[in-house]
Parts: sequence; C-alpha cells; structure tokens
Amino acid sequence: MTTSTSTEFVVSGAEALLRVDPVGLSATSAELSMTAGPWLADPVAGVCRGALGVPLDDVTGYVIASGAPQGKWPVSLGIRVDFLVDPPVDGAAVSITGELVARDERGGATRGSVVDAAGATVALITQRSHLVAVEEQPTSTAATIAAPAPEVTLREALGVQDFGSGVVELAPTPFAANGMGNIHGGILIVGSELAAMSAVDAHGELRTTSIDISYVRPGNAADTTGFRAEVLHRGRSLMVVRVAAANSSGKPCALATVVLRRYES
Ligand SMILES: CC(C)(COP(=O)(O)OP(=O)(O)OC[C@H]1O[C@@H](n2cnc3c(N)ncnc32)[C@H](O)[C@@H]1OP(=O)(O)O)[C@@H](O)C(=O)NCCC(=O)NCCSC(=O)Cc1ccccc1
Repeated sequence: MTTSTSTEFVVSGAEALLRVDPVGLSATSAELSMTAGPWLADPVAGVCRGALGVPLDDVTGYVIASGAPQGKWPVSLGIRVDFLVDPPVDGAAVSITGELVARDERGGATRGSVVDAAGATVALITQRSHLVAVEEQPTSTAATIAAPAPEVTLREALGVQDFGSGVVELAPTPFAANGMGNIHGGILIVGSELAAMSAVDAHGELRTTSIDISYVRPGNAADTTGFRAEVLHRGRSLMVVRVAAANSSGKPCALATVVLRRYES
C-alpha cells in the first residue's frame, strides 16, 4: 500500500491507549496495526470489543482526510460496527484496513475490517465522514503520549465510573482524545458499550455484536463524558440498548444503539 498524499496518521491519546500503529495511507485505502493485549479484557463486557472502534474509525476516516481539500478535515458523522468474534487478548497484532466507497465535496463513505493473524475477520465497519473547516490539519503532539502499563485495563485508563443501571462516566483524559482534542469517535463507542453492559447488569457473559452510532456534536475530551443507557429489548439471549453520551453541558454528543448477545460458555 502506498502513501500518496501529505496527510499522515496522527497518533493522539486514543491511538496510544489502544497501541495503534500506522502501516499505510492513501486517498483510497489505509492500513493500521494494533496490539491486542490483556488490557482489552473487562469484567463487565467480557472483552471490550468496542475498543476496535478506535482503529476502525481512524482507518476509514483517514482515507477521507487523505483526499480532502486544503483547510478541510473529516469528522465521523456515523459509524456502524459489527463484531464477529473477540479480538485476541494475548498481545497478538491485528490488522485494520479501510477503503473508500464514495467521496463528494461534503465528505465520504468508507468501509473496513479488523482481521486477526490467522486471517479471520474480527469486526466490520461502515462509516460516513463529514468535512469541517479547520485552520490547520491535526498533527501528532510533540509530547508523545505513552501507552499505560500492560496491567492497566482500558476501563482503568479511561477512568470509567459505573454507577449501575446504565449510568457510566469517563474521566477527562488525553487517552480519550483525537488529534483535534475532541473525544475520539472510537472512545465514544467504548463508553456506549460499557454503558449498555451496565444497563443489563452484565458480568462478562454477554458480548457486543453491533454498535450503530451518530455523532451529533463534538465532545470535549478534557471534560467528563457521561453515558446513559436505556434497555429497549431484553430477550433471553438478545438485548438492544440505546445510549446517549454528553459532556457536562448535558447536550448529547453521540447517540448509539448497542446490540448484545448472551454466549454459552
Ligand atoms: C458538523 C456535524 C457533523 C453536523 O452538524 P449539524 O447537525 O449539521 O450542525 P448544527 O449546526 O445543527 O450543529 C449541531 C451541533 O454541532 C456543533 N457544531 C457543528 N459544527 C461544528 C464544528 N465545525 N465545530 C464545532 N462544533 C460544531 C454546533 O455548534 C451544534 O452544537 P450546539 O447545539 O451549538 O451545542 C456535527 O454533528 C458534528 O460536529 N458532530 C460531531 C463529530 C464528531 O465529533 N465525531 C467524532 C469525533 S471524529 C474522530 O474521532 C475521528 C478522528 C480521528 C482522528 C483525528 C481526527 C478525527
């Protein structure tokens, strides 16, 4: 894969947290690599599949960024992710690829996937991106953020507080930020997953099978982000949960539908 433009992947807090590394980028396709370690295991969500939202959001969004005109940068407008199997938690690398589906003057549509070392598909994404005006393109911060120690879980690194019944908060942290200082679209997927699991009082026996999320206004990673989940359907094995995320202003920044399934051990 070739890098055909001056746009480069920006490693901000969210990419450092998820151990995401650039592989290749062009205006039509992109590839990232991610180390999938024990920090993805979670006592409530089982394995935090939503964490794959960070590299999936990046790998598709940066295809649009790469072909965007000067002074414009894409923000994620809507993402649909389907999770097929758990990502590894043993430190193996997974490959994340994205490709252009369509582009116009307002943004574009992209799709992508996560594939494990054996070639099995772990997750699929469809994304719609929207171009906003920026004074300058985001760049990697001079002070590179180091990943937390391997024993620090994603839940701990994000300062997640679970108040029960679907009320969850993420602390203000650079680990939640994208290159613009806004809360990363993939971190909003993580928070939505944890809130949905909290709403159904999960203890690791369920898995997230899909998340469909709309980003309705930018969220600020330097502020607390609250998630409130409402159970729409609770069957024996299938659950559908709606989650709203908002900063301390109370205005929603993301609205998600999370589908959970019970897996027999
Ligand atoms: C712009 C639009 C997409 C569409 O909005 P519309 O419905 O047509 O707009 P409407 O005028 O009705 O305003 C609605 C509200 O939006 C606010 N607002 C509007 N425009 C701007 C603006 N330019 N800047 C700031 N705020 C703006 C506006 O004030 C209002 O709020 P208010 O009621 O006053 O409090 C908006 O929904 C949006 O920004 N969504 C969030 C996208 C997002 O954060 N995605 C996830 C992160 S991306 C990611 O992580 C990927 C990545 C990786 C690495 C590196 C980089 C990226």
